[in-house]
Amino acid sequence: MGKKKGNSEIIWNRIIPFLKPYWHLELFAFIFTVISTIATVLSMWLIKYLMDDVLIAKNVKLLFSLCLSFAAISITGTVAGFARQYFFSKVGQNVVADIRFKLINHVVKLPQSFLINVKTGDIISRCMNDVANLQNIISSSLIDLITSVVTIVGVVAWLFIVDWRLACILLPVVPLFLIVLKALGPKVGNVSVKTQQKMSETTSLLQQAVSGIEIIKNFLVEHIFSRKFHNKARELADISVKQSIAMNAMNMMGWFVIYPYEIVFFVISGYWYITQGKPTIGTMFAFSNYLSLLLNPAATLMGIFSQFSQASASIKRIFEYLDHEPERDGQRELPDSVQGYVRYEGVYFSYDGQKDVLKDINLVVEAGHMVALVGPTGSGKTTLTRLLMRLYAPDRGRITIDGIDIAELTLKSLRKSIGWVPQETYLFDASIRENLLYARPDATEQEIEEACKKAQIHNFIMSLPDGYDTVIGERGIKLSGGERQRLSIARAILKDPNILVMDEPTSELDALTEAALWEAINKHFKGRTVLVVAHRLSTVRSADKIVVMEKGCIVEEGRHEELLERNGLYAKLYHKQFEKDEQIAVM
Ligand SMILES: Nc1ncnc2c1ncn2[C@@H]1O[C@H](COP(=O)(O)OP(=O)(O)OP(=O)(O)O)[C@@H](O)[C@H]1O
Repeated sequence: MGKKKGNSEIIWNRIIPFLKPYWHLELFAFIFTVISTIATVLSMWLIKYLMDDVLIAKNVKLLFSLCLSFAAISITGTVAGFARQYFFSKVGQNVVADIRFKLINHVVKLPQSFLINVKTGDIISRCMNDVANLQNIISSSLIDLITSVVTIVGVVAWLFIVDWRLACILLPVVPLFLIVLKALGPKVGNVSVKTQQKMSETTSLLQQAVSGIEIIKNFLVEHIFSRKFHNKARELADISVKQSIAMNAMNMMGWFVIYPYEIVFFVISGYWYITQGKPTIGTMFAFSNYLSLLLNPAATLMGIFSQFSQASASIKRIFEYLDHEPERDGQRELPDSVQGYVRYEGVYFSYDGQKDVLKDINLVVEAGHMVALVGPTGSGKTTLTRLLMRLYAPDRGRITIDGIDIAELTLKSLRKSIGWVPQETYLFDASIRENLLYARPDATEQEIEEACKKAQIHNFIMSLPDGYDTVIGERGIKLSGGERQRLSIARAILKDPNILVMDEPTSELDALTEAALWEAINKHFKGRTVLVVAHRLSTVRSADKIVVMEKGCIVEEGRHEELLERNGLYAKLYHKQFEKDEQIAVM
């Protein structure tokens, strides 16, 4: 087993690459930190002169010069402190923006097989809460850390210069500090990890409750969610209290180390003054002030290390995603002139690595043909189409387009060539126009309208007060299921791909609109490859080939008439539906 890395090591290894681009800002921040520290050390040393050379010697002239020096040093220190703050904040904000951008950018490139196993709320929590934790660490704790280290180093060096004997009394405080840090740091870290987990579970629950609010209301289960929220909020509160206790305990232990030193210092220096007349009273007072100047950064360091424990938990969570391999991309470009000859060769696939959802799929879709996938629910039709878009990769076998294995293709060129109308329409909370433009950002107004006319949705859009500028709510909630489906088809028409994949594209439309829409689809995509999943078999009677699936296997394929003649599963499904349709018509 490798050596377990400490919190600070984890933080620095991960964060330093992000800090590198801003080295010039950090240099400025460091220079101003040094200036402000020197100003503080010098202003305190003036106390020695005030006591020994002004007060005890009753020298008024020197009093005024000392006051002027004090004012000049203080102003320099304050301005330098302000500049230091400015540069550190700039670094912090830039680094956090970079990390957040990288994380969000990476998450969208993660393979579907990874994403289906993580909760949306967890992703949101990592991108927002965990990155915000990091922001605290970089923006404020980093300033404190560097300031504290520079102050400690500066003060200790100065103490050695002015009185090495007194300085030696203070030195053992450093190893004692380290012992406390090492003992308590991991404990605080563990509690911090648990707090972050609870936070993400709560976000996840909230996210689910908001997106499923209609179902929750319909089933009258508000109380169940309310109870779950209550429990989660309690758990979060409990663990947060534990975290706060652990962090305070760590700070307190620091003070336990530090306070005795004040006593030790006064006893020893007082004894030397009485017996040897040295150090001078001014030096003793100045040293006593330096001691408190040392105590503050030392205590701050304690606090910072407990914050580091929390930040390292967040960093681990952020980098758990960043370290996950993105979707594998190929090298070859699928030409724009793709013919659309699609072939599945001995394809096996399973979502969980155990149960095969697709078994030995061998399927040819001739270029320019329309092929319909039909079969009982759960037989693997949607999965078959997902593999073509490389949302998932086959476990065995391969899929080719125009003879090229799609695993070799760049995802961009592959997905550019394929239009997709999914089973569940996803629309963004934006205007209708913006939603359509996702399919082709450079489409003209005329092209947009043309696509919508073909998708039988133009008249409806024009009847809305804001027309194409109507904002349709999250997931298109302000539209009916059929309207959403037609917009989804309009998007596919606008994209104008060489290969079109549709998953029950018209399931929510009335028979008349459905017939008109199919006519438009057939006309627009004539000569292009179309793969359509259909439950309503009447819509795919004219398909060039109908592929019947059952339990992950292709059990029949042929044209409508051939399959009816064969009197197998397709015929059974078709007659069943036909009877149902007739019954509905009679009613
Ligand atoms: N993301 C997923 N993770 C795990 N299993 C899945 C996932 N999606 C689908 N499945 C399972 O894979 C099998 C095939 O599902 P698929 O959606 O391909 O069937 P389908 O024929 O399209 O069904 P339907 O006609 O109901 O849409 C089902 O048993 C389903 O439970």
